[in-house]
Amino acid sequence: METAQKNYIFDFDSTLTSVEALDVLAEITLANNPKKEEIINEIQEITNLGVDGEISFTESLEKRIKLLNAHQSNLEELIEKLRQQLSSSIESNKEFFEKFSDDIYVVSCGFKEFIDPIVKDYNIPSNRVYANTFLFDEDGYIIGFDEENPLSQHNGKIQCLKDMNLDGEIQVIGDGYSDYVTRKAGVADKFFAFTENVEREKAVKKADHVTPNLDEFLFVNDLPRNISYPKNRIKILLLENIHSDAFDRLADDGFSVEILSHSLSEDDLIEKIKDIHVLGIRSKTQVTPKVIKAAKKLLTIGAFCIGTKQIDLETCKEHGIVVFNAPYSNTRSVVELAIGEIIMLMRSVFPRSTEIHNGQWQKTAKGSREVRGKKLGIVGYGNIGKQLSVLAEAMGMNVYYYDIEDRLALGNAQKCSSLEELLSISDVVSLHVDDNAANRNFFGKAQFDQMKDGALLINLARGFVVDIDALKVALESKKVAGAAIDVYPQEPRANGAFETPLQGLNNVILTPHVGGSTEEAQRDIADFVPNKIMAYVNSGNTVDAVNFPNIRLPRQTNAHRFLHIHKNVPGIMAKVNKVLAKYELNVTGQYLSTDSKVGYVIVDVDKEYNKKVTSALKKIENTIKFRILY
Ligand SMILES: NC(=O)c1ccc[n+]([C@@H]2O[C@H](COP(=O)([O-])OP(=O)(O)OC[C@H]3O[C@@H](n4cnc5c(N)ncnc54)[C@H](O)[C@@H]3O)[C@@H](O)[C@H]2O)c1
Ligand SMILES: O=C(O)[C@H](O)COP(=O)(O)O
Repeated sequence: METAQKNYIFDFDSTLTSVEALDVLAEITLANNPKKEEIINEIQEITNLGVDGEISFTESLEKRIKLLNAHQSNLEELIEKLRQQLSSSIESNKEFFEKFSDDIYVVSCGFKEFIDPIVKDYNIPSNRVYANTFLFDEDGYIIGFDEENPLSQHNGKIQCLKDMNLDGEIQVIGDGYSDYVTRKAGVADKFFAFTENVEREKAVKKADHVTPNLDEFLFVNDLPRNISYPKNRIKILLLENIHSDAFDRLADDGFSVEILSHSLSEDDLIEKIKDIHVLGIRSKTQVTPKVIKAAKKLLTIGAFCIGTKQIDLETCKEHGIVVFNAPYSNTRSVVELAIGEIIMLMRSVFPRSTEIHNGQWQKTAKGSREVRGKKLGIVGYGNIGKQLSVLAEAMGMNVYYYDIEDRLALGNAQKCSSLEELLSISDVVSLHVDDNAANRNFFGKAQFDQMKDGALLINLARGFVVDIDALKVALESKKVAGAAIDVYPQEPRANGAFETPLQGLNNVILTPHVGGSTEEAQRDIADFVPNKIMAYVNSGNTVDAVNFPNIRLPRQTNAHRFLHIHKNVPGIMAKVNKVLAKYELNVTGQYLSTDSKVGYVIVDVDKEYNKKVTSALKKIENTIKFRILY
């Protein structure tokens, strides 16, 4: 008959701790040895061979102890160091070790001398620690180990578990093949390959379940745990060549991250997004209502750029999907490109360069002008427009700007009361309006006609803002003497062939939407946006969300946090509170923020609560999304 009793057998090295204890001991004993690195590498190699079962474990142990040349007095320092290097998901789940102390054992091929004091802090007494013991010489040097102990032998864990003769199911959690063999030999019922610190292919291949941390193990066994849903189950998809720092940051926090260099079509995204919890994109990927409808698990979208109009923000909001962007990370990059292009266009540098590429020497001052004293007209005096204003003025340009909103003039910049006014006086017009749909074809024939003869145009904003055919006509007629275009009405999803009517025109700089593509900007974005994503997924914070009520929440310990997103209809909060009262929850904090469409309420409750409350909260009419944290 099946019994409910379960025994949890933990490996020590690289499982309870993030390191191999004998490697740490080597760091201590070899601190002043000139051959330290060499010996440590040798020890690590021998450890791996032993753990993977490539050499007999006894042999691996003997060799390592000899190389270590350790003394009893080194053990105290070792224990202190190991205490600092416990696996983080072990440290964060002390509650499990407290509540299930009677069912937890440590079976390790390490040594009781350092394992006992460490695991004692986790409620595991010495009599439930099965491990080797050192042999010391009379001067206190470690010279060997108790060879009678089965754990000093090849596949010793099998014999050890047999000798333990435990009742009930036996689950082994460890990183090595030497843990798996207990399952193979039939003395353990399940083997969980623990990969938080090291992923050993042989163990992973054979595992009943791969557990990237203890949270996952506790989740599949429905045991008490620090977080309700293991992070490794949260899938993040990063598209469009987002900087690899973003991948590292999110993966280091425990999420499962996939990164693709290109954008996806609507159909491909619909297929892919079904299992995705977090989507990261740049300016190309269109997140349409159809995509959002298919995104049943999607919690948040990170736009790793400034623009967010490629995302249907309202539909996201209606589905409880929070959107973040990086509003300033690439501002400076765009401005520097604009400055460079203003100078290049004024000096006709590109035609001169092309001539030489074509084998022609055409030295001339004709059509080559300084920027000093020229009038720069900035259309859209937002973050980029203002920054450009400051730098252009520093180069001696006279700056004019036009914005549909009231904007404070920086330096000596002068406000124009209409676009016509700005166009009629500017030697260079630089467009920095936002990606609002109302700005579609904002700049066409009428605007080119209003420009000064021979003026220059720069568009680093959005492709749909300028009527490209009208620009072509203006350039061909020399009404406009040159242009720098970085953005196009239609841009390809991936690098490759590209065509625009502007190709081949004189004094026209064409760049492939690289205004924000500097290493500095991309690195900064890869820091900024993941922080926002993690703050939302891990704690519920929506500070700086572009489509959602903003809430900054205090960090919560020893409590559960409910996140309830609902339609903002009369009486809904009363219903939420009625449910909380019905299940007699001890509410330790409640935070609410709303806009005209949605309400976002966060409720912190005591660790102990009636689990039925969660389904009752989900069932409240007009609930959009419900999530539990911790
Ligand atoms: N080429 C690139 O790689 C790149 C990089 C970053 C940003 N951008 C684009 O640059 C543009 C500006 O970015 P930002 O961060 O300065 O945005 P922002 O929102 O800070 O500023 C935009 C300004 O334009 C004004 N505006 C909007 N419509 C206008 C109109 N019709 N006439 C006059 N003013 C108008 C707004 O009031 C606002 O002040 C955006 O379109 C953004 O998508 C492009
Ligand atoms: O919106 C932006 O920040 C720019 O258009 C840059 O977009 P990108 O990240 O796709 O280059």
